[in-house]
Amino acid sequence: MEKQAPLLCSELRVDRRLYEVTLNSMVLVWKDTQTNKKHIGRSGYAAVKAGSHCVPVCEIIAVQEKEDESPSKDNGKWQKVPQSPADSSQLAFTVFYVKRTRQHCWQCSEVTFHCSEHSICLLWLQSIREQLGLLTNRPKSLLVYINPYGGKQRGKQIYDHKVAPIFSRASISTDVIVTEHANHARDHLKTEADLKKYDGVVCVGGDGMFSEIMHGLVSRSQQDVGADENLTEEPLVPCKLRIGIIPAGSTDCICYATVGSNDPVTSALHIIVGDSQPMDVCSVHSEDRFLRYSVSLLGYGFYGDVLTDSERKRWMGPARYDISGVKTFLSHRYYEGTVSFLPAEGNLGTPRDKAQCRSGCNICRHSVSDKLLNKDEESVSDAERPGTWTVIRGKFLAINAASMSCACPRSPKGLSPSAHLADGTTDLILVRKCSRIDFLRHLLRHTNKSDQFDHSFVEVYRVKQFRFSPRHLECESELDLRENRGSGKHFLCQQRACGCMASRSNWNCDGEILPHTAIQVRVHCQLITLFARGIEEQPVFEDLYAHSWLDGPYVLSCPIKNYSPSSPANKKLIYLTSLWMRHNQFLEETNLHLVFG
Ligand SMILES: CCCCCCCCCCCCC/C=C/[C@@H](O)[C@H](CO)NC(=O)CCCCCCCCCCCCCCC
Ligand SMILES: Nc1ncnc2c1ncn2[C@@H]1O[C@H](COP(=O)(O)OP(=O)(O)OP(=O)(O)O)[C@@H](O)[C@H]1O
Ligand SMILES: [Ca+2]
Repeated sequence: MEKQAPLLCSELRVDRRLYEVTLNSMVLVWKDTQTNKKHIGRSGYAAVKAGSHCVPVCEIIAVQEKEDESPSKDNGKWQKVPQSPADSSQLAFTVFYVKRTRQHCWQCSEVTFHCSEHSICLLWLQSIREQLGLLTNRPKSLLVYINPYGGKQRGKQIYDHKVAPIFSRASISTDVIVTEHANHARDHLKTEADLKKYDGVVCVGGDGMFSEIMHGLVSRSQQDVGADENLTEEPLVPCKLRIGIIPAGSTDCICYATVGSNDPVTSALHIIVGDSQPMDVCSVHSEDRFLRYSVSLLGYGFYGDVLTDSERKRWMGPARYDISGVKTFLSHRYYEGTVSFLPAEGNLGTPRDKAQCRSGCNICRHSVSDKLLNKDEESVSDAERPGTWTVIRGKFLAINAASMSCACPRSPKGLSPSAHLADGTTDLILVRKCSRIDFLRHLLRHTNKSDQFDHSFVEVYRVKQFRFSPRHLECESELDLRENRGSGKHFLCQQRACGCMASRSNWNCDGEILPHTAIQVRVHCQLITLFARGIEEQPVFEDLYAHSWLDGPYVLSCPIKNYSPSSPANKKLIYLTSLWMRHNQFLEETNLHLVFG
């Protein structure tokens, strides 16, 4: 395989040291000319000594001319060198790039290169800009909605101070709308916004604000093709515009589960580099009328009650969920009803396997190809669809459907740690009536490493569709039948006249209360796309990652029989494999070989 030919190579100064700086179509590398020597470590893997830096071109945010600064002869300190009027030319340029910090957070870092001649400086600026111009997935124009009242009411401040400056550095133009009331953003997107002008829509707020944007865009996309959202069997049309989330809410679960953090700068950088993460969307219907879409949690019982109670405490901000959580836990209510579901078939894993959805996830990649192969599958009616419905009747503390992990700061691994972002399924978790102490054990496991599904009273299924019918409605219809048979008297279950103790909860649909309890839910595989890339594997061997783009070939081999995910060599292999899955043509072009077995 051919080595990447450098487009440009010069000796340039960074601070006081001389570096060999190289640019090719993939990376910008600067190596300290005095210390850098490649060596082979004891493990046999190539490594690079300190003093070498490598930034993939796709992670360069911008490049800018800079007035040269040199050490003053008088005091040795660095200061601006006054330019003569005849020579106002610049001798330095600054590259702004993504730097990974702790816990999946990204920062915008910068490095200034000093050149000996103005022409060299211009050549570098022009070459880097040319390479950036080839990255067609980057947005140039964005429509931004800010909820000034989400979370701790800091949305506007976060956008103005942390996000707007880096968007402007990356030359992204924005139209910003600060919302004036709930559903302002949804209705604007649905009916008014001139979407042709934009490459994406950004929401600054929490999950509720994201939900508004998603509803606006999905409904608009269906209107554009004349699709009727009320028809449960109607295949939905995917949205063309990507959505970016700048987290400024109370839970921020969608951002956390797709990026790995709830840091606004990290999210802004994922938008700038033009990342794409497809996502499943559930449609929720009741009696053949469309109610809402959901991407994270659909929860009846415990999470429905927490939300209902917390809505009355909005003034408390994010703490409302903890107060209502404790209150709901103590009330220990259970609900009767019937859950029916269509289990997912094929190689989609199970909710209890340990294969978590990560950047470049194989299961999600295959789901998209399956979707393309079975283009007509979504238009097949329930009756014709292969697979049989499973019916479970019982008393439940909670019925939860997690279309993604629902990881958030409260529960870093989420409600269903192995749920996938874009596999066309949702994980249906049934928590049957149990003692308070058992339920507490189950809840606690959401915050530690223990398996929250490993309880006799918890069942979990990976499904494509499900339905729920609460007992109180079943009683009503039974009574209706009896009434129609001649008693002439209409009993309502809530009045306990039928002798059943059924009570009703509400559905929590991504943080919104649904008006109906009997619902039908269907997952639409990869209906929307976010400016995100999924949670990245931790880059344990960044030096190798950095070096492998330019030098090589490298052969990594892993005896599959000794495979253990925790061994350092295998962590490296897993990381590189995930990179390969994401950028496979990159690695083909460079000289990195992965050998298994
Ligand atoms: C003992 C500690 C147990 C902690 C258990 C924590 C489990 C947390 C699981 C969080 C799952 C979030 C799923 C995301 C849902 C979002 O679409 C939605 C909109 O933002 N958020 C909520 O509905 C907001 C839902 C917020 C739910 C908070 C629940 C807090 C439960 C506290 C129970 C305490 C029992 C203490 C007994 C003494
Ligand atoms: N200007 C506004 N005034 C009042 N409500 C608004 C406004 N703009 C948006 N909203 C509504 O505020 C609700 C909550 O917003 P958001 O999701 O941003 O914060 P949150 O509820 O604190 O966070 P989370 O959803 O992550 O728990 C949303 O459902 C949204 O419809
Ligand atoms: Ca899913």
